[in-house]
Amino acid sequence: MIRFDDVTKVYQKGAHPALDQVSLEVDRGEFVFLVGPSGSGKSTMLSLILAQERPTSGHVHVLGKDLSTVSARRVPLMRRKIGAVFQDFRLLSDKNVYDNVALALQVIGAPRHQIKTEVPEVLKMVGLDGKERRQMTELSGGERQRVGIARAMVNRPQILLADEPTGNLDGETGLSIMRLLDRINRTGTTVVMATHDQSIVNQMRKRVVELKEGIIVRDQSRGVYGGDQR
Ligand SMILES: Nc1ncnc2c1ncn2[C@@H]1O[C@H](COP(=O)(O)OP(=O)(O)OP(=O)(O)O)[C@@H](O)[C@H]1O
Repeated sequence: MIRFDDVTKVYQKGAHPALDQVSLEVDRGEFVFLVGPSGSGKSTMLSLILAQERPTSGHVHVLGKDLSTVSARRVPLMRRKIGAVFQDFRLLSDKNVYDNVALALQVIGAPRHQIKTEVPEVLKMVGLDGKERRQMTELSGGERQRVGIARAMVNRPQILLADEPTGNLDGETGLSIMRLLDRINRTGTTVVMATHDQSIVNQMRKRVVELKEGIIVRDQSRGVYGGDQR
């Protein structure tokens, strides 16, 4: 589903590589936490999967395609198969809940009838039914992140990437978002989540891939946040 073959990413000539010969395979339906200190390369891995960045050397395969063979023109088509959720939500503050989610379908030219059935469905899935007309300013942080997840999932992507999705939320709210991501994973979506949230990683007991200075230093099924707690 996702494969890194000996991937190195150097942003600026002479700089320490953000990723240094990383190889990793993520199978369909897996849930993977990417952990590691700030600057260890977690977001870089997500950007490479989304083809927002290209590797300096090595190959990234997503959904059976070597991204280096996908032309710039075809990258948007590829991205439609991947949902993305961010720490800062990245929602449109002047639009309501419904419109924020509908927009993700409008930009890919989905027909109106599809938008009308799928937006309410995904809002129900994330627990926001009844809040369609609320403005972003009228929502709690947890609710905003649910909108972010609904927007990412409305296309029914096979892969969901999440970069610190609980980073701006308190512990209890973060946990409820985590349960939602877990539920999405159980319905078959492959989830890759970068996080610093120790308690969440320790509670979920999923696969943990730890990065340090651009190198994978641990890859453990049913792992915890810190390697010393094994
Ligand atoms: N666009 C960029 N241009 C130049 N250097 C970058 C860029 N993006 C990341 N880097 C560098 O690459 C390295 C890895 O950064 P990355 O954002 O992938 O780490 P991270 O593990 O996601 O960190 P954090 O937990 O703080 O988000 C860092 O040294 C960072 O400064």
